[in-house]
Amino acid sequence: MSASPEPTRHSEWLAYTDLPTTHGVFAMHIFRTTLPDPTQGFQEHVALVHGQVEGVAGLPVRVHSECLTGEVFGSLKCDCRDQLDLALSEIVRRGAGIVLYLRQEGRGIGLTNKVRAYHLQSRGHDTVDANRLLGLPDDARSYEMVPEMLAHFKVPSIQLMTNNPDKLAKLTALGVKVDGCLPVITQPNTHSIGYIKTKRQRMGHSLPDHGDKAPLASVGARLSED
Ligand SMILES: Nc1nc2c(ncn2[C@@H]2O[C@H](COP(=O)(O)OP(=O)(O)OP(=O)(O)O)[C@@H](O)[C@H]2O)c(=O)[nH]1
Ligand SMILES: [Zn+2]
Repeated sequence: MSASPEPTRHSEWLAYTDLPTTHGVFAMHIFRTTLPDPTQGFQEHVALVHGQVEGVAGLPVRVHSECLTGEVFGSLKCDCRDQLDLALSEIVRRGAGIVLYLRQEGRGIGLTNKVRAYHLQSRGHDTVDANRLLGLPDDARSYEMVPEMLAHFKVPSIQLMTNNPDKLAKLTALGVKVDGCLPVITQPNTHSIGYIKTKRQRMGHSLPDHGDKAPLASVGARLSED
């Protein structure tokens, strides 16, 4: 009788180092995809691990998608950087957890298409319609690398740090055991309020309704009014 074939691996572990950050010390692990993405080639996904995670059930885990504009350039158009900071600091506060930083720029459509979509948004289209006008899906992400990355760290189940029910559904369908969700709510600013409203109204994210006005306490709102 022939042995059953090995399951396809979507990513392979390649390297790690300790990484001191403003939030605390993380171990940074690199996983590279085994097959090239049609538009983005081979991708180097990152796991930022804090504390003892092996065998921990209900571990806080953030599955985060890359956002160059927000996380590197400080763009005020989205909440990605604030969500990343919040996840990292909350994991340190709790003593253990993982951020899986996936190179899924622009909800998986890549940087060039995201910039095209932003250009359309500057002409009045929201984030969903801009993608559709470009002939692209609302959300092109897939998460097949996530169960492999969690298995690498021997994490049996997680508390998923997200407001996005679609992300939860996709991960559960891939066999990730999710014990519950931890919301990752940040303050909108005058530039991000429309995007966040669209996430709530058209993409089903569990987010508070601020109407059309950003809360005055928002850092971004203060910046834009200076
Ligand atoms: N196509 C496109 N992508 C965007 C836009 N704004 C942010 N992004 C990308 O959206 C991704 C983050 O997705 P979000 O919908 O903000 O959040 P999420 O990860 O689905 O949900 P949470 O887990 O609750 O944060 C990142 O890859 C960003 O680069 C936009 O206007 N258009
Ligand atoms: Zn962003």
